[in-house]
Amino acid sequence: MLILYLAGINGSLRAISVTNLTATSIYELEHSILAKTSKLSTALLEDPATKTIREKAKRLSLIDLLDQWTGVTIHFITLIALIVVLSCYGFYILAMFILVVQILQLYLIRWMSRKVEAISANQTSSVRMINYIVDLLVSRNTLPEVRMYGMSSYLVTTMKELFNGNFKQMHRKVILSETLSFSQSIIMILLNGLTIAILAITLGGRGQSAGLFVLLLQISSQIFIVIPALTRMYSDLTKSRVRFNEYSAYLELEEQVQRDPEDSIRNTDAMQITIQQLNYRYATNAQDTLKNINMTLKPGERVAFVGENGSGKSTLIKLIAGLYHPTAGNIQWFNGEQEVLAHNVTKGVRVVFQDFTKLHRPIRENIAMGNIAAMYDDSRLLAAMRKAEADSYGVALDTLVGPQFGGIDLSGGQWQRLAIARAYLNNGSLTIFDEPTAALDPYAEQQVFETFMKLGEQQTSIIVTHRLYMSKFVDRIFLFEHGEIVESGTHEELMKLDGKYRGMFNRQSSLYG
Ligand SMILES: Nc1ncnc2c1ncn2[C@@H]1O[C@H](COP(=O)(O)OP(=O)(O)OP(=O)(O)O)[C@@H](O)[C@H]1O
Repeated sequence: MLILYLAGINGSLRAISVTNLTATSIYELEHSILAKTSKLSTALLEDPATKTIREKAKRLSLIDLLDQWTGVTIHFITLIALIVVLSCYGFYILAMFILVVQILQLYLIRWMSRKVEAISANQTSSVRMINYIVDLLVSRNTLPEVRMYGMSSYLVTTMKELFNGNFKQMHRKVILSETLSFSQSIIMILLNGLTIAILAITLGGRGQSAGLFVLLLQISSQIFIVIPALTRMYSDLTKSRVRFNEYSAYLELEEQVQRDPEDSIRNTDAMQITIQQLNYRYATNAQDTLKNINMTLKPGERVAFVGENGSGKSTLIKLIAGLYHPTAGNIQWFNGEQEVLAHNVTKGVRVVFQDFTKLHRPIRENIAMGNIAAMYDDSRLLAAMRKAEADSYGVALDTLVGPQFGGIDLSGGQWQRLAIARAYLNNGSLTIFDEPTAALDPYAEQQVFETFMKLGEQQTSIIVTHRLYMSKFVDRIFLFEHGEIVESGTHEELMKLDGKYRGMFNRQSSLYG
Protein backbone atom coordinates (compact mmCIF):
# COMPACT_ATOMS: atom_id res chain seq x y z
CA MET A 1 0.00 0.00 0.00
CA LEU A 2 2.86 2.30 0.85
CA ILE A 3 4.37 1.66 -2.55
CA LEU A 4 1.05 2.33 -4.26
CA TYR A 5 0.73 5.53 -2.27
CA LEU A 6 4.25 6.61 -3.28
CA ALA A 7 3.42 5.78 -6.88
CA GLY A 8 0.43 8.12 -6.61
CA ILE A 9 2.60 10.94 -5.27
CA ASN A 10 5.12 10.32 -8.02
CA GLY A 11 2.33 10.60 -10.63
CA SER A 12 1.24 13.99 -9.28
CA LEU A 13 4.78 15.35 -9.11
CA ARG A 14 5.42 14.16 -12.63
CA ALA A 15 2.33 15.96 -13.93
CA ILE A 16 3.50 19.23 -12.35
CA SER A 17 7.01 19.13 -13.77
CA VAL A 18 6.19 17.50 -17.10
CA THR A 19 5.65 20.71 -19.07
CA ASN A 20 9.07 22.13 -18.24
CA LEU A 21 10.78 18.83 -18.74
CA THR A 22 9.12 18.28 -22.12
CA ALA A 23 10.19 21.68 -23.43
CA THR A 24 13.74 21.22 -22.12
CA SER A 25 14.09 17.70 -23.45
CA ILE A 26 12.82 18.63 -26.94
CA TYR A 27 15.27 21.53 -27.04
CA GLU A 28 18.20 19.45 -25.73
CA LEU A 29 17.55 16.69 -28.22
CA GLU A 30 17.32 19.07 -31.19
CA HIS A 31 20.36 20.93 -29.94
CA SER A 32 22.53 17.83 -29.54
CA ILE A 33 21.54 16.57 -33.00
CA LEU A 34 22.29 19.95 -34.58
CA ALA A 35 25.58 20.26 -32.69
CA LYS A 36 26.60 16.84 -34.00
CA THR A 37 25.44 17.73 -37.53
CA SER A 38 27.69 20.79 -37.54
CA LYS A 39 30.72 18.54 -36.89
CA LEU A 40 30.03 16.07 -39.70
CA SER A 41 31.70 16.34 -43.08
CA THR A 42 29.73 17.74 -46.01
CA ALA A 43 30.11 14.45 -47.87
CA LEU A 44 28.63 12.49 -44.96
CA LEU A 45 25.75 14.93 -44.61
CA GLU A 46 24.91 14.64 -48.30
CA ASP A 47 24.73 10.85 -48.01
CA PRO A 48 21.02 9.80 -47.86
CA ALA A 49 21.95 7.09 -45.31
CA THR A 50 23.04 9.85 -42.89
CA LYS A 51 19.75 11.68 -43.46
CA THR A 52 17.87 8.49 -42.56
CA ILE A 53 19.91 8.00 -39.35
CA ARG A 54 19.24 11.63 -38.40
CA GLU A 55 15.51 11.29 -39.00
CA LYS A 56 15.43 8.11 -36.93
CA ALA A 57 17.41 9.84 -34.16
CA LYS A 58 14.88 12.67 -34.05
CA ARG A 59 12.05 10.26 -33.17
CA LEU A 60 13.39 9.88 -29.64
CA SER A 61 11.51 11.59 -26.82
CA LEU A 62 13.65 11.90 -23.71
CA ILE A 63 10.67 12.68 -21.51
CA ASP A 64 8.85 9.54 -22.69
CA LEU A 65 11.97 7.49 -22.03
CA LEU A 66 12.22 8.87 -18.50
CA ASP A 67 8.52 8.36 -17.94
CA GLN A 68 8.67 4.77 -19.14
CA TRP A 69 11.73 3.94 -17.05
CA THR A 70 10.01 5.28 -13.94
CA GLY A 71 6.76 3.50 -14.80
CA VAL A 72 8.41 0.14 -15.44
CA THR A 73 10.49 0.37 -12.26
CA ILE A 74 7.51 1.28 -10.07
CA HIS A 75 5.23 -1.33 -11.57
CA PHE A 76 7.91 -3.98 -11.34
CA ILE A 77 8.60 -3.23 -7.66
CA THR A 78 4.86 -3.23 -6.94
CA LEU A 79 4.45 -6.58 -8.67
CA ILE A 80 7.35 -8.12 -6.73
CA ALA A 81 5.94 -6.77 -3.43
CA LEU A 82 2.49 -8.23 -4.16
CA ILE A 83 4.04 -11.56 -5.15
CA VAL A 84 6.07 -11.63 -1.92
CA VAL A 85 2.88 -11.01 0.09
CA LEU A 86 1.14 -13.85 -1.77
CA SER A 87 4.11 -16.14 -1.05
CA CYS A 88 4.03 -15.18 2.65
CA TYR A 89 0.56 -16.69 2.86
CA GLY A 90 1.93 -19.96 1.54
CA PHE A 91 1.04 -19.51 -2.16
CA TYR A 92 4.64 -19.38 -3.33
CA ILE A 93 4.18 -21.91 -6.16
CA LEU A 94 1.31 -19.83 -7.55
CA ALA A 95 3.34 -16.63 -7.00
CA MET A 96 6.36 -18.10 -8.84
CA PHE A 97 4.11 -19.29 -11.66
CA ILE A 98 2.63 -15.79 -12.10
CA LEU A 99 6.13 -14.28 -12.05
CA VAL A 100 7.50 -16.74 -14.64
CA VAL A 101 4.50 -16.19 -16.96
CA GLN A 102 5.05 -12.42 -16.66
CA ILE A 103 8.77 -12.66 -17.39
CA LEU A 104 8.04 -14.77 -20.49
CA GLN A 105 5.47 -12.18 -21.54
CA LEU A 106 8.01 -9.39 -21.20
CA TYR A 107 10.45 -11.28 -23.42
CA LEU A 108 7.76 -11.73 -26.05
CA ILE A 109 6.79 -8.08 -25.80
CA ARG A 110 10.39 -7.00 -26.26
CA TRP A 111 10.71 -9.04 -29.45
CA MET A 112 7.43 -7.72 -30.83
CA SER A 113 8.10 -4.08 -29.92
CA ARG A 114 11.50 -4.16 -31.63
CA LYS A 115 9.91 -5.59 -34.77
CA VAL A 116 7.15 -2.95 -34.75
CA GLU A 117 9.69 -0.19 -34.19
CA ALA A 118 11.87 -1.45 -37.05
CA ILE A 119 8.86 -1.19 -39.38
CA SER A 120 8.24 2.44 -38.33
CA ALA A 121 11.93 3.33 -38.63
CA ASN A 122 12.12 1.88 -42.14
CA GLN A 123 9.46 4.28 -43.27
CA THR A 124 11.60 7.37 -42.69
CA SER A 125 13.02 7.54 -46.22
CA SER A 126 9.61 7.06 -47.90
CA VAL A 127 8.12 9.68 -45.55
CA ARG A 128 10.92 11.99 -46.72
CA MET A 129 9.94 11.33 -50.33
CA ILE A 130 6.25 11.97 -49.56
CA ASN A 131 7.17 15.31 -47.95
CA TYR A 132 9.32 16.17 -50.94
CA ILE A 133 6.45 15.52 -53.35
CA VAL A 134 4.10 17.63 -51.23
CA ASP A 135 6.71 20.40 -51.40
CA LEU A 136 6.88 20.10 -55.18
CA LEU A 137 3.13 20.54 -55.32
CA VAL A 138 3.02 23.66 -53.17
CA SER A 139 6.41 25.34 -53.37
CA ARG A 140 6.64 28.65 -55.15
CA ASN A 141 9.76 27.58 -57.05
CA THR A 142 8.34 24.37 -58.46
CA LEU A 143 4.67 25.25 -58.85
CA PRO A 144 4.94 27.02 -62.25
CA GLU A 145 6.51 24.00 -63.98
CA VAL A 146 4.32 21.48 -62.17
CA ARG A 147 1.24 23.40 -63.39
CA MET A 148 2.51 24.13 -66.92
CA TYR A 149 3.44 20.53 -67.61
CA GLY A 150 0.33 19.13 -65.90
CA MET A 151 2.40 17.08 -63.46
CA SER A 152 0.07 17.48 -60.48
CA SER A 153 -1.98 14.31 -60.95
CA TYR A 154 1.12 12.24 -61.73
CA LEU A 155 2.79 13.47 -58.54
CA VAL A 156 -0.36 12.88 -56.50
CA THR A 157 -0.52 9.28 -57.84
CA THR A 158 3.16 8.72 -56.98
CA MET A 159 2.52 10.06 -53.51
CA LYS A 160 -0.51 7.79 -53.13
CA GLU A 161 1.58 4.72 -54.09
CA LEU A 162 4.19 5.61 -51.49
CA PHE A 163 1.46 6.26 -48.99
CA ASN A 164 -0.15 2.88 -49.72
CA GLY A 165 3.22 1.16 -49.32
CA ASN A 166 3.61 2.75 -45.91
CA PHE A 167 0.01 1.99 -45.04
CA LYS A 168 0.50 -1.73 -45.81
CA GLN A 169 3.51 -1.82 -43.49
CA MET A 170 1.54 0.03 -40.81
CA HIS A 171 -1.25 -2.49 -41.23
CA ARG A 172 1.20 -5.35 -40.71
CA LYS A 173 2.48 -3.58 -37.62
CA VAL A 174 -1.02 -3.17 -36.15
CA ILE A 175 -1.95 -6.81 -36.88
CA LEU A 176 1.25 -7.99 -35.21
CA SER A 177 0.80 -5.92 -32.07
CA GLU A 178 -2.96 -6.54 -31.79
CA THR A 179 -2.53 -10.32 -32.14
CA LEU A 180 0.00 -10.32 -29.38
CA SER A 181 -1.99 -8.03 -27.14
CA PHE A 182 -5.14 -10.17 -27.64
CA SER A 183 -3.22 -13.36 -26.80
CA GLN A 184 -1.88 -11.67 -23.71
CA SER A 185 -5.34 -10.64 -22.58
CA ILE A 186 -6.52 -14.26 -22.91
CA ILE A 187 -3.51 -15.50 -20.91
CA MET A 188 -4.21 -12.90 -18.22
CA ILE A 189 -7.91 -13.81 -17.98
CA LEU A 190 -7.02 -17.51 -17.65
CA LEU A 191 -4.31 -16.79 -15.10
CA ASN A 192 -6.60 -14.52 -13.12
CA GLY A 193 -9.36 -17.19 -13.12
CA LEU A 194 -6.86 -19.87 -12.14
CA THR A 195 -5.56 -17.75 -9.25
CA ILE A 196 -9.05 -17.09 -7.87
CA ALA A 197 -9.91 -20.80 -8.18
CA ILE A 198 -6.70 -21.87 -6.40
CA LEU A 199 -7.31 -19.35 -3.61
CA ALA A 200 -10.95 -20.42 -3.15
CA ILE A 201 -10.24 -24.17 -3.24
CA THR A 202 -7.15 -24.01 -1.03
CA LEU A 203 -8.55 -21.60 1.57
CA GLY A 204 -11.95 -23.40 1.59
CA GLY A 205 -10.21 -26.77 2.04
CA ARG A 206 -8.14 -25.45 4.96
CA GLY A 207 -11.26 -23.87 6.50
CA GLN A 208 -9.63 -20.40 6.57
CA SER A 209 -11.63 -17.27 7.33
CA ALA A 210 -13.55 -15.31 4.69
CA GLY A 211 -11.54 -12.25 5.75
CA LEU A 212 -8.27 -13.87 4.62
CA PHE A 213 -9.92 -14.95 1.36
CA VAL A 214 -11.03 -11.36 0.68
CA LEU A 215 -7.55 -10.03 1.52
CA LEU A 216 -5.85 -12.49 -0.86
CA LEU A 217 -8.45 -11.78 -3.52
CA GLN A 218 -7.57 -8.07 -3.19
CA ILE A 219 -3.88 -8.88 -3.61
CA SER A 220 -4.53 -11.03 -6.65
CA SER A 221 -6.73 -8.36 -8.26
CA GLN A 222 -3.95 -5.78 -7.65
CA ILE A 223 -1.51 -8.16 -9.34
CA PHE A 224 -3.75 -8.36 -12.39
CA ILE A 225 -4.07 -4.58 -12.53
CA VAL A 226 -0.30 -4.09 -12.31
CA ILE A 227 0.64 -6.77 -14.87
CA PRO A 228 -1.06 -5.21 -17.96
CA ALA A 229 0.20 -1.75 -16.97
CA LEU A 230 3.76 -3.11 -16.61
CA THR A 231 3.50 -4.93 -19.95
CA ARG A 232 2.28 -1.79 -21.77
CA MET A 233 4.96 0.39 -20.22
CA TYR A 234 7.66 -2.16 -21.00
CA SER A 235 6.54 -2.30 -24.63
CA ASP A 236 6.79 1.50 -24.90
CA LEU A 237 10.15 1.46 -23.13
CA THR A 238 11.50 -1.12 -25.58
CA LYS A 239 10.47 1.12 -28.50
CA SER A 240 12.05 4.15 -26.85
CA ARG A 241 15.26 2.21 -26.25
CA VAL A 242 15.41 1.34 -29.95
CA ARG A 243 15.02 5.07 -30.66
CA PHE A 244 17.66 5.88 -28.08
CA ASN A 245 20.07 3.48 -29.83
CA GLU A 246 19.34 5.21 -33.14
CA TYR A 247 20.00 8.57 -31.50
CA SER A 248 23.29 7.26 -30.04
CA ALA A 249 24.26 5.88 -33.47
CA TYR A 250 23.89 9.39 -34.92
CA LEU A 251 25.96 10.92 -32.11
CA GLU A 252 28.67 8.33 -32.76
CA LEU A 253 29.10 9.11 -36.47
CA GLU A 254 32.65 9.96 -37.34
CA GLU A 255 33.32 13.68 -37.05
CA GLN A 256 35.31 15.79 -39.46
CA VAL A 257 38.67 16.80 -38.02
CA GLN A 258 38.02 20.03 -36.18
CA ARG A 259 40.01 23.19 -36.47
CA ASP A 260 42.77 23.40 -33.92
CA PRO A 261 42.00 26.58 -31.92
CA GLU A 262 45.74 27.18 -31.33
CA ASP A 263 46.66 27.60 -34.96
CA SER A 264 43.35 28.68 -36.47
CA ILE A 265 44.54 32.13 -37.54
CA ARG A 266 42.79 33.31 -40.67
CA ASN A 267 45.45 33.66 -43.32
CA THR A 268 44.74 36.13 -46.10
CA ASP A 269 48.03 36.03 -48.03
CA ALA A 270 47.90 34.84 -51.61
CA MET A 271 49.06 31.24 -51.53
CA GLN A 272 50.22 28.46 -53.74
CA ILE A 273 47.86 25.51 -54.04
CA THR A 274 49.33 22.16 -55.03
CA ILE A 275 47.02 19.30 -55.99
CA GLN A 276 48.56 15.87 -56.46
CA GLN A 277 47.08 12.61 -57.74
CA LEU A 278 43.64 13.64 -56.57
CA ASN A 279 40.64 11.35 -57.00
CA TYR A 280 37.16 11.92 -55.65
CA ARG A 281 34.12 9.66 -55.49
CA TYR A 282 30.71 10.65 -54.05
CA ALA A 283 29.31 8.16 -51.52
CA THR A 284 26.30 7.43 -53.75
CA ASN A 285 28.31 6.99 -56.98
CA ALA A 286 29.92 3.83 -58.35
CA GLN A 287 32.59 5.74 -60.30
CA ASP A 288 35.14 8.41 -59.42
CA THR A 289 33.90 11.91 -60.33
CA LEU A 290 37.46 13.27 -60.42
CA LYS A 291 40.42 11.24 -61.63
CA ASN A 292 44.12 11.87 -61.32
CA ILE A 293 43.97 15.66 -60.93
CA ASN A 294 47.36 17.37 -60.73
CA MET A 295 47.89 21.13 -60.73
CA THR A 296 49.84 23.88 -59.03
CA LEU A 297 48.23 27.31 -58.74
CA LYS A 298 50.84 30.00 -58.10
CA PRO A 299 50.16 32.80 -55.57
CA GLY A 300 48.05 35.50 -57.22
CA GLU A 301 47.43 33.41 -60.33
CA ARG A 302 44.05 33.77 -62.05
CA VAL A 303 42.79 30.55 -63.56
CA ALA A 304 39.64 29.35 -65.32
CA PHE A 305 38.08 25.89 -65.10
CA VAL A 306 36.17 25.16 -68.29
CA GLY A 307 34.53 22.06 -69.75
CA GLU A 308 31.25 20.38 -70.48
CA ASN A 309 28.44 19.89 -67.94
CA GLY A 310 29.13 17.27 -65.31
CA SER A 311 32.87 17.14 -66.00
CA GLY A 312 33.71 17.76 -62.31
CA LYS A 313 34.58 21.49 -62.14
CA SER A 314 32.30 22.33 -59.19
CA THR A 315 33.36 19.18 -57.37
CA LEU A 316 37.01 20.24 -57.54
CA ILE A 317 36.03 23.72 -56.32
CA LYS A 318 34.35 22.16 -53.28
CA LEU A 319 37.43 20.05 -52.60
CA ILE A 320 39.71 23.09 -52.80
CA ALA A 321 37.35 25.03 -50.52
CA GLY A 322 37.66 22.22 -47.96
CA LEU A 323 34.04 21.08 -48.15
CA TYR A 324 35.00 17.57 -49.28
CA HIS A 325 38.12 15.56 -48.61
CA PRO A 326 39.91 13.77 -51.45
CA THR A 327 39.23 10.05 -51.77
CA ALA A 328 42.86 9.73 -52.83
CA GLY A 329 45.72 12.20 -53.27
CA ASN A 330 45.98 15.55 -51.54
CA ILE A 331 45.61 19.33 -51.70
CA GLN A 332 48.35 21.40 -50.06
CA TRP A 333 48.61 25.13 -49.37
CA PHE A 334 51.94 26.97 -49.26
CA ASN A 335 52.69 30.47 -48.00
CA GLY A 336 56.12 30.94 -49.62
CA GLU A 337 58.02 27.78 -48.66
CA GLN A 338 55.91 27.21 -45.58
CA GLU A 339 53.05 24.70 -45.77
CA VAL A 340 49.83 26.00 -44.18
CA LEU A 341 47.27 23.54 -42.87
CA ALA A 342 44.24 23.56 -45.17
CA HIS A 343 41.73 24.22 -42.41
CA ASN A 344 43.52 27.48 -41.59
CA VAL A 345 42.97 28.89 -45.06
CA THR A 346 39.73 27.35 -46.28
CA LYS A 347 37.71 29.40 -43.78
CA GLY A 348 38.90 32.51 -45.55
CA VAL A 349 38.15 31.31 -49.05
CA ARG A 350 35.81 33.71 -50.80
CA VAL A 351 33.32 31.73 -52.87
CA VAL A 352 30.34 32.59 -55.04
CA PHE A 353 28.67 29.22 -55.45
CA GLN A 354 26.68 28.20 -58.50
CA ASP A 355 23.77 27.17 -56.27
CA PHE A 356 24.23 29.88 -53.65
CA THR A 357 21.92 30.22 -50.67
CA LYS A 358 18.88 32.45 -51.02
CA LEU A 359 18.33 33.38 -47.42
CA HIS A 360 14.73 34.40 -46.80
CA ARG A 361 15.79 36.89 -44.17
CA PRO A 362 16.76 40.60 -44.22
CA ILE A 363 19.25 41.78 -46.88
CA ARG A 364 21.72 42.47 -44.07
CA GLU A 365 21.89 38.78 -43.14
CA ASN A 366 22.15 37.73 -46.77
CA ILE A 367 25.32 39.75 -47.17
CA ALA A 368 26.75 39.23 -43.69
CA MET A 369 26.75 35.47 -44.35
CA GLY A 370 30.08 36.24 -46.06
CA ASN A 371 31.53 37.46 -42.77
CA ILE A 372 29.28 37.22 -39.77
CA ALA A 373 31.47 39.67 -37.80
CA ALA A 374 30.30 42.45 -40.16
CA MET A 375 26.58 41.87 -39.43
CA TYR A 376 26.09 45.37 -37.96
CA ASP A 377 28.87 47.16 -39.81
CA ASP A 378 26.56 49.04 -42.19
CA SER A 379 29.34 50.84 -44.07
CA ARG A 380 31.08 47.55 -44.94
CA LEU A 381 27.82 45.91 -45.92
CA LEU A 382 26.84 48.86 -48.12
CA ALA A 383 30.30 48.95 -49.74
CA ALA A 384 30.01 45.24 -50.58
CA MET A 385 26.53 45.85 -52.04
CA ARG A 386 27.86 48.73 -54.14
CA LYS A 387 30.71 46.62 -55.51
CA ALA A 388 28.28 43.91 -56.54
CA GLU A 389 25.78 46.49 -57.87
CA ALA A 390 23.25 45.03 -55.47
CA ASP A 391 22.32 48.52 -54.28
CA SER A 392 20.76 49.51 -57.59
CA TYR A 393 17.32 47.97 -56.97
CA GLY A 394 16.27 50.12 -54.05
CA VAL A 395 16.57 47.80 -51.10
CA ALA A 396 17.71 48.80 -47.63
CA LEU A 397 19.82 46.62 -45.37
CA ASP A 398 16.86 45.73 -43.21
CA THR A 399 14.47 44.95 -46.06
CA LEU A 400 13.08 41.47 -45.59
CA VAL A 401 13.43 39.18 -48.60
CA GLY A 402 11.11 36.19 -48.94
CA PRO A 403 7.46 36.59 -49.93
CA GLN A 404 6.33 33.64 -47.79
CA PHE A 405 7.32 35.70 -44.74
CA GLY A 406 5.76 38.90 -46.06
CA GLY A 407 9.01 40.20 -47.58
CA ILE A 408 9.88 41.30 -51.11
CA ASP A 409 10.99 38.90 -53.82
CA LEU A 410 14.04 39.29 -56.06
CA SER A 411 14.81 38.20 -59.60
CA GLY A 412 17.43 35.52 -60.27
CA GLY A 413 20.04 38.15 -61.22
CA GLN A 414 19.28 40.29 -58.17
CA TRP A 415 19.73 37.28 -55.89
CA GLN A 416 23.00 36.52 -57.62
CA ARG A 417 24.28 40.03 -56.96
CA LEU A 418 23.55 39.54 -53.25
CA ALA A 419 25.61 36.34 -53.35
CA ILE A 420 28.46 38.25 -54.99
CA ALA A 421 28.20 41.04 -52.38
CA ARG A 422 28.50 38.32 -49.74
CA ALA A 423 31.80 37.19 -51.23
CA TYR A 424 33.17 40.76 -51.32
CA LEU A 425 32.71 40.95 -47.56
CA ASN A 426 35.14 38.16 -46.93
CA ASN A 427 38.90 38.55 -47.07
CA GLY A 428 40.80 35.42 -47.87
CA SER A 429 43.68 33.91 -49.73
CA LEU A 430 41.58 32.49 -52.53
CA THR A 431 38.60 33.75 -54.52
CA ILE A 432 36.38 31.27 -56.31
CA PHE A 433 33.61 32.27 -58.68
CA ASP A 434 31.61 29.20 -59.75
CA GLU A 435 29.58 30.42 -62.73
CA PRO A 436 28.86 33.70 -61.00
CA THR A 437 27.22 35.36 -63.95
CA ALA A 438 24.70 32.75 -65.13
CA ALA A 439 21.69 34.90 -64.18
CA LEU A 440 23.18 38.33 -64.92
CA ASP A 441 22.60 40.63 -67.88
CA PRO A 442 25.62 41.10 -70.20
CA TYR A 443 26.65 44.44 -68.67
CA ALA A 444 26.57 43.07 -65.10
CA GLU A 445 28.36 39.96 -66.29
CA GLN A 446 31.23 42.02 -67.66
CA GLN A 447 31.44 44.00 -64.43
CA VAL A 448 31.60 40.89 -62.30
CA PHE A 449 34.34 39.53 -64.52
CA GLU A 450 36.31 42.79 -64.22
CA THR A 451 36.02 42.59 -60.44
CA PHE A 452 37.19 39.00 -60.54
CA MET A 453 40.25 40.09 -62.49
CA LYS A 454 40.94 42.94 -60.05
CA LEU A 455 40.61 40.68 -57.01
CA GLY A 456 43.07 38.36 -58.66
CA GLU A 457 45.74 41.05 -58.46
CA GLN A 458 46.02 40.38 -54.73
CA GLN A 459 44.78 36.85 -54.47
CA THR A 460 44.87 33.50 -56.14
CA SER A 461 41.55 33.22 -57.96
CA ILE A 462 39.57 30.60 -59.85
CA ILE A 463 36.60 31.17 -62.11
CA VAL A 464 34.43 28.34 -63.40
CA THR A 465 32.76 29.41 -66.58
CA HIS A 466 31.12 28.25 -69.78
CA ARG A 467 31.71 31.67 -71.42
CA LEU A 468 35.04 31.12 -73.06
CA TYR A 469 35.59 34.76 -73.96
CA MET A 470 36.36 35.24 -70.23
CA SER A 471 39.05 32.58 -70.27
CA LYS A 472 41.03 34.65 -72.81
CA PHE A 473 42.06 37.05 -70.05
CA VAL A 474 43.10 34.67 -67.27
CA ASP A 475 46.64 33.39 -66.67
CA ARG A 476 45.84 29.72 -67.19
CA ILE A 477 42.95 27.57 -68.35
CA PHE A 478 42.16 23.99 -67.26
CA LEU A 479 39.86 22.06 -69.54
CA PHE A 480 37.90 19.26 -67.84
CA GLU A 481 36.41 16.20 -69.50
CA HIS A 482 34.79 13.25 -67.67
CA GLY A 483 36.51 14.20 -64.41
CA GLU A 484 39.99 14.61 -65.88
CA ILE A 485 42.04 17.60 -66.96
CA VAL A 486 42.59 17.04 -70.66
CA GLU A 487 44.25 20.36 -71.61
CA SER A 488 45.85 23.21 -69.69
CA GLY A 489 47.73 26.40 -70.58
CA THR A 490 47.13 30.01 -71.57
CA HIS A 491 44.47 30.88 -74.13
CA GLU A 492 47.16 31.35 -76.77
CA GLU A 493 48.85 28.06 -75.93
CA LEU A 494 45.59 26.13 -76.09
CA MET A 495 44.61 27.80 -79.37
CA LYS A 496 47.98 26.79 -80.83
CA LEU A 497 47.51 23.25 -79.52
CA ASP A 498 44.52 23.03 -81.83
CA GLY A 499 42.75 20.57 -79.56
CA LYS A 500 39.40 20.47 -77.75
CA TYR A 501 39.64 23.95 -76.25
CA ARG A 502 40.19 25.53 -79.62
CA GLY A 503 37.22 23.61 -81.03
CA MET A 504 34.98 24.79 -78.18
CA PHE A 505 36.23 28.38 -78.42
CA ASN A 506 35.65 28.53 -82.16
CA ARG A 507 32.16 27.05 -81.84
CA GLN A 508 31.24 29.70 -79.25
CA SER A 509 32.78 32.52 -81.29
CA SER A 510 30.81 31.45 -84.37
CA LEU A 511 27.57 31.82 -82.37
CA TYR A 512 28.29 35.55 -82.05
CA GLY A 513 29.02 35.80 -85.80
N1 LIG B 1 26.42 15.69 -54.15
C1 LIG B 1 26.61 14.83 -55.17
N2 LIG B 1 26.38 13.52 -54.99
C2 LIG B 1 26.59 12.64 -55.99
N3 LIG B 1 27.02 12.98 -57.21
C3 LIG B 1 27.27 14.28 -57.45
C4 LIG B 1 27.07 15.28 -56.45
N4 LIG B 1 27.39 16.48 -56.97
C5 LIG B 1 27.77 16.24 -58.25
N5 LIG B 1 27.70 14.93 -58.53
C6 LIG B 1 28.06 14.28 -59.80
O1 LIG B 1 29.40 14.61 -60.10
C7 LIG B 1 29.56 14.87 -61.47
C8 LIG B 1 30.29 16.20 -61.66
O2 LIG B 1 29.45 17.24 -61.21
P1 LIG B 1 29.96 18.75 -61.09
O3 LIG B 1 28.85 19.55 -60.54
O4 LIG B 1 31.26 18.76 -60.39
O5 LIG B 1 30.19 19.09 -62.64
P2 LIG B 1 30.43 20.49 -63.33
O6 LIG B 1 31.57 20.30 -64.29
O7 LIG B 1 30.59 21.58 -62.33
O8 LIG B 1 29.08 20.64 -64.14
P3 LIG B 1 28.29 21.96 -64.58
O9 LIG B 1 29.11 22.62 -65.67
O10 LIG B 1 27.03 21.41 -65.13
O11 LIG B 1 28.11 22.82 -63.40
C9 LIG B 1 28.17 14.84 -62.10
O12 LIG B 1 28.04 13.62 -62.81
C10 LIG B 1 27.22 14.85 -60.92
O13 LIG B 1 26.14 14.00 -61.16
